[in-house]
Amino acid sequence: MNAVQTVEEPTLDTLEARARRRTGDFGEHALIVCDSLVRIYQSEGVEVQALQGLDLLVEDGELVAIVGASGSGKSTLLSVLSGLDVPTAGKVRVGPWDLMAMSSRQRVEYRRSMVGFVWQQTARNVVPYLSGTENVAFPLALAGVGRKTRDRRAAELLDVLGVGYCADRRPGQMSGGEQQRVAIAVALANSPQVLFADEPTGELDSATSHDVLEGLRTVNRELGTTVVVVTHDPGVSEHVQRTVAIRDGRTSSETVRRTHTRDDGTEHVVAEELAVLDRAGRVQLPREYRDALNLVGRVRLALEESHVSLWPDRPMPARAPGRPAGRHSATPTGAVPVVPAPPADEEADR
Ligand SMILES: Nc1ncnc2c1ncn2[C@@H]1O[C@H](COP(=O)(O)OP(=O)(O)OP(=O)(O)O)[C@@H](O)[C@H]1O
Repeated sequence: MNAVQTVEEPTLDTLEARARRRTGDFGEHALIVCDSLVRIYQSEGVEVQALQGLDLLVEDGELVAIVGASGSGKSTLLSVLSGLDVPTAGKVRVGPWDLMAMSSRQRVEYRRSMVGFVWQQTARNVVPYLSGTENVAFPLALAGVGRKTRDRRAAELLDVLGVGYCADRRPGQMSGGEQQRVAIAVALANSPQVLFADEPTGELDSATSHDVLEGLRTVNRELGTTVVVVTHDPGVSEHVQRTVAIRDGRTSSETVRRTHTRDDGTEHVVAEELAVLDRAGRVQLPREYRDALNLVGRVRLALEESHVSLWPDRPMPARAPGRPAGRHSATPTGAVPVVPAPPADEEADR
């Protein structure tokens, strides 16, 4: 005898609960997605972990700066995003392009149509024996664009970057800053959706750097190009909406600039640095915090009403101020609290 199976229709409540549970892919709406990126270099038998599970999302139309100490992994990240290097593990997508799964032909197409580059060394960006106009027109000619259109687009781009007067000059007749602004125009010739700039102000003084960073801001604002700029330049955060700091191959903090309107209607910009919680729940503590409290190895965590506290793992006197509080005190593994909660009156004093 066949067993009769009854298939129940899901109720509206079940369907709603199921829809709420569906979370989607990490960064599915972002233009650039780096998901747990790892890049390990092997050099003379020694392993260097340049990227150690880096997460980064960039939205379409954003202007983002990547900063970090020398050796933190900035250039490695940019090499991966620009399609020059392939990560060891993780996921990386730019627009519709899955950078882990591209053939070499697709890689060439990606670099030609989706992204533009500006490098630190001006000689890598512009051809010394071509004029400003000819430099910008060159990638257009390679793409088969007609003469008239090439010249018009070159003139427009040089104007947008404030270097229209360099149209007939060769790079040797331009300043370093002018060369870099022409380089931005060259990188934008084929209308890429994303512009990557690696230390574009590295060889410039601060006044000229300002002009180049303003050039990036202008193309972001006026042409809608998404811009990711890697830099050591401490002044960069004035020019961008978001500054992402990388430490030891991971994103560690972000500085976000927001415009606030005062009661009298005037506007002011507030920049706030926030730590980044990665997808595994990890936060990097700044070195100065670790040094100040001699935080090494194990630490105690406590979940408070509105925040999480962190203490060194040292025996604490019974009435020491600032010890882990509250009923939620726990080790990072969620084990039983080591230190009992202080009395309520002591808690109120803190
Ligand atoms: N081709 C390579 N072979 C071996 N190790 C490498 C290679 N490229 C980079 N590294 C190492 O990877 C780490 C990250 O380097 P990366 O160049 O990405 O850092 P960075 O933040 O761009 O530094 P800088 O600001 O000095 O350019 C460093 O320890 C570096 O020595």
